[in-house]
Amino acid sequence: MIKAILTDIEGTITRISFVKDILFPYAAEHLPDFVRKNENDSHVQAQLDAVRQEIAQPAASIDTIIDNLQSWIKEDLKITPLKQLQGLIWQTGYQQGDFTGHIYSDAYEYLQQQHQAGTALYVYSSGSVKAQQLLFAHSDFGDIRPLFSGYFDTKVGPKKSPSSYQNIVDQLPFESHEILFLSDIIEELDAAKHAGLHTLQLWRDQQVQSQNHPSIASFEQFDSEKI
Ligand SMILES: CSCCC(=O)C(=O)COP(=O)(O)O
Ligand SMILES: [Mg+2]
Repeated sequence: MIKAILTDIEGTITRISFVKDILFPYAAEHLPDFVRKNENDSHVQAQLDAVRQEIAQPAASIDTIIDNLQSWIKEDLKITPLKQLQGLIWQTGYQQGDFTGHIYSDAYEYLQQQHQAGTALYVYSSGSVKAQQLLFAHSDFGDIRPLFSGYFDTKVGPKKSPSSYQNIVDQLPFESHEILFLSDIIEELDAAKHAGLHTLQLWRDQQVQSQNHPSIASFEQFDSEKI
């Protein structure tokens, strides 16, 4: 019996184009100024040092760091210090009302129903926990954070590695076979299944439909019997 749901964000409950066409360009535009203005802030400093470590250049200048971060944004690389910095930059955009967090209406209804039915809801996204909470706090449906019991990002490991899902299960009061993982990406579903979780693919937009996991095009098609 499913007692908890662990959901991806982009492509699953949020439109891919909101992330690619709004969030990523906003971060790319504001990143140089943000990094230069905040390089002495301890949290930002820790991310800049993590970039230096990632590129194996312990003395890399701010300009070199910015160049690397910008090319990681272009390539959509899920590198933890980039994702942490993006979350900090998006905060201003949400607070100024430049955009609201997109949530598919069928996803909102599904999450609400599951929450009301007593299923514990958790999030696992490559976006930082801060970015996840900002999107939910400023969502198209208002502040939906009360629906969720916990948040995980790439600090537990990459989303295509089974060990990341094991790390999450170790932190939850549920067994892996009691958890349903939702994602649009087949490799993420494979990794979660390998760790013993149930899986369900959302194949909206341009995603490839899985042959090895149950799949639905919208939560309106959700059928617990088919999990
Ligand atoms: C949490 S909002 C920003 C989404 C993001 O930065 C990202 O990389 C999306 O990754 P996901 O694991 O949600 O597909
Ligand atoms: Mg996704």
